[in-house]
Amino acid sequence: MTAEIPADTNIEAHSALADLPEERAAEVAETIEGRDAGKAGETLVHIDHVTMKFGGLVALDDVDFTIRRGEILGLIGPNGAGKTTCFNAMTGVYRPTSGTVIFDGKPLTKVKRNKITRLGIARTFQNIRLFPTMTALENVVVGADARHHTSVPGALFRSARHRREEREAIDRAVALLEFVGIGDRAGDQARNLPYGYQRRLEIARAMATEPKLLCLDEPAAGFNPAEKVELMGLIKQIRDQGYTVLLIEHDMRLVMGATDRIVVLEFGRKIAEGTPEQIRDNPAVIAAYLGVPDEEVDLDGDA
Ligand SMILES: Nc1ncnc2c1ncn2[C@@H]1O[C@H](COP(=O)(O)OP(=O)(O)OP(=O)(O)O)[C@@H](O)[C@H]1O
Repeated sequence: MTAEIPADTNIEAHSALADLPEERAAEVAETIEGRDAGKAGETLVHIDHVTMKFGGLVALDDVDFTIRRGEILGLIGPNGAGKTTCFNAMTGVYRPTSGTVIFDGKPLTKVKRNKITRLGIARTFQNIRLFPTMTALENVVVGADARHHTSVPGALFRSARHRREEREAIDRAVALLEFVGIGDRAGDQARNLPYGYQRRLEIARAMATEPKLLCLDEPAAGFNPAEKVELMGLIKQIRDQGYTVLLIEHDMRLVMGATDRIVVLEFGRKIAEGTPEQIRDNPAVIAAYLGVPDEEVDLDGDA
């Protein structure tokens, strides 16, 4: 299926902003602007020599790399290489056996899972996890709620602060739905949306938490080639709005075309790190993928 994507696909940053009237597009862009806009290049995450063991199995072996603010970092590797484990260590699901994840200057090791969102890390899942009977808008507002500061009594008595936060959350949610291109379906129940819209809704919901780091776990799974290219264009546009993106994606051509840098894992070890061009020509990476029965793994793009 993915072989239909041309090897030299140049994925342009694209979002639905271009389809909105100019004035509204400017409003939407301002409303959704990431908290790290203007800080591009600084270190946001340091995976500091992280080892993760499950019994005798070493899923991550002294893995060390950084994610810089304002970049799209691709995390790739053959099946079982440790990508999801790395992702989970970074989102508080797993605590490393040794080593530390430093996020925004602070170690994550002692942070409880439910505090991760407040710190500024959001994620989407391989299997879509939406609230199916809530509307698209409600799903995104729930995401924004994760950052609210109103106390329970404040919410009960609908304090001025609570009302303002609610208003802002709705405005932001509407803007996010427009940004990802599903503004016209805001009132539909999530379960009634087409699959591709549900994937975009998941991204909008994650963005509603105002994350510094947006972790996308195979966001294009189940898409046809044209939809994949379009989604990668949206991810580039998300970066351009001031977000940092960590992307796990199996489709090599998409990863090559959509990311700024790539980290390659194999058997739990980091075997390469660099720009897509450097990774494409890296002998260790080519060797890691040799014999993998997957048409997507076409580093030269001439299969
Ligand atoms: N909770 C767990 N308990 C035991 N072993 C695990 C656990 N999670 C992952 N593993 C093992 O750790 C290794 C790395 O798995 P991981 O899911 O991180 O790889 P991956 O690169 O994400 O693979 P895939 O591309 O297939 O999703 C595998 O051998 C896997 O079986």
